[in-house]
Amino acid sequence: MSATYTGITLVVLVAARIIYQHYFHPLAHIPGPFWASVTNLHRFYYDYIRNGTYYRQFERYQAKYGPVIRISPSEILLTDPTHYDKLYSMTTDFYKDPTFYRLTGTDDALFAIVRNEDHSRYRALLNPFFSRRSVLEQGTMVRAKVEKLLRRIERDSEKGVTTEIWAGFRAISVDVITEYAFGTERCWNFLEKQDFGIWYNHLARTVVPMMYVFQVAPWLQKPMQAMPIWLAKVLNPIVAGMLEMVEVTRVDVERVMRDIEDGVKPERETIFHTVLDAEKVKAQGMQVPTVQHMVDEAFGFLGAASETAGNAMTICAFHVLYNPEIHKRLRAELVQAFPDASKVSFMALEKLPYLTAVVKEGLRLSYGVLHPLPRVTPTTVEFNGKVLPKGSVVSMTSWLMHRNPEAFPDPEKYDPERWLDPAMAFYLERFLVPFSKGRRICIGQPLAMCEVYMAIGMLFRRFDDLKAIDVGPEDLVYEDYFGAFHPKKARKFKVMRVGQE
Ligand code: HEM
Repeated sequence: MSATYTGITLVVLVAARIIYQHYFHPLAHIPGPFWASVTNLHRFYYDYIRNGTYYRQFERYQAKYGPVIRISPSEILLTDPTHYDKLYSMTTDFYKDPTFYRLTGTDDALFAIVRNEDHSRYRALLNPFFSRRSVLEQGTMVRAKVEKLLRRIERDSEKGVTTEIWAGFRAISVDVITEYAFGTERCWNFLEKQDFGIWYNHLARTVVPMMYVFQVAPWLQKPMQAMPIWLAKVLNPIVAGMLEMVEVTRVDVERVMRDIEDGVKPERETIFHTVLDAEKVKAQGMQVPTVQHMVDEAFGFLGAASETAGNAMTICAFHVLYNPEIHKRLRAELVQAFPDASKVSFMALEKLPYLTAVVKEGLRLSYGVLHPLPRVTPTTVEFNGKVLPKGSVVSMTSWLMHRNPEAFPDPEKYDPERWLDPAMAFYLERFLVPFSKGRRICIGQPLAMCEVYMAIGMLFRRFDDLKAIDVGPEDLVYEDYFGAFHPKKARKFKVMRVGQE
């Protein structure tokens, strides 16, 4: 009898919840799919069960529901590009949605700080470390990493084997960020590994989807992250993988902190030396960070830097090789600009109009972070005639910005031509948001741009006989786990010099 009552009570409670969410919730007036309005399980279905494909529903939703869409019980997706500068500007009062960013498990990291005031203080400390000027000083380091990949392609092609260039590009981004941020002696040197250290990519794509599990079952997050590694290994290899990743990083951070305590002067200051400089930190009115904070930070930087830059290089290089006319034109520009291939430099590459168009179009189709970036509204706001109460969560996505048909007709087409007319390029820039914009714009943008220009410029200046082997555009679609990953079963982007076939 009591089981029956419990059952009935549960059904009534669930029904009441559904009715409330759909008809009486403060966002009930915003159109969107029925199930999205009543439960997070709707997005979980696409995000987790259907392998990170929620973003692929957005164009359909936009056509059906208009520019303001309720994509989960508490989140509104905006599709009108004119709103981008309201959410993501330097002066905006919109702030990162804590419910979402805490799912990353790196609460103290720059990436996840919620309050704009706290973020501005901390970011001011880090900005000089990642400034364009600092990046230019590290141009030789980036060149050396790219050079390693080019030599590897040469060696592989001489042996008649293909090079997994998609993994090589990721190795560039991991080696660059670990050396840039943690110091020369702590570079992970993935470019020297036969498999380009691809375990990191595998681990990341196994671990990050856990965010979506935590989104529907937040009570799981703390116990899972606090679990000892031995127990995690027994219970769940995915969680064990995540914890191992944190431990690897902790060992690195502790080593640097010991060096600082022992007064060991590094060849070059690391991000930890910057953030642990007690005087500077206190001048910003902040506390000197703890080991855990530094681990979060390192973890955040690695995560933010690796797949994003790897994807950008992959998409650019693939499309150049896939389009012989583009390849020919790019190569001609590079040969003319650098008669001596060893003289390629970032500053000179940036000035080349066709390469710049190739890079911009690559950034457009690599999307950066295509997951909607959620922000909380600081006051009551109105978008396209829909009023949202203070404290609502709104988001926009590069997926829709970069495919806006008014700006980019035939948006799937890789077409550097779009960017060649300066006036047109100026107009298109406002839709191009791979790094987001405003106060939370990617701090690594100058470093990432240096990597992409150097990798693409050096690759196509060096080789005129490179070919993509057994891969097509259908293999380079994305699964969105807040980082974008190519499907596990897709063919991988490999190259070989055809002169050597
Ligand atoms: C092509 C490569 C890259 C792309 C497309 C990219 C994209 C982005 C985007 C869209 C954001 C905003 C995320 C949000 O609002 O939630 C972001 C933030 C961030 N990125 Fe990148 N990123 C790239 C490379 C890098 C690199 C190389 C680093 C390392 C230095 C980095 C570190 C960060 C950090 C720390 C943040 C948080 C900034 C803040 O909140 O102040 N990213 N990135």
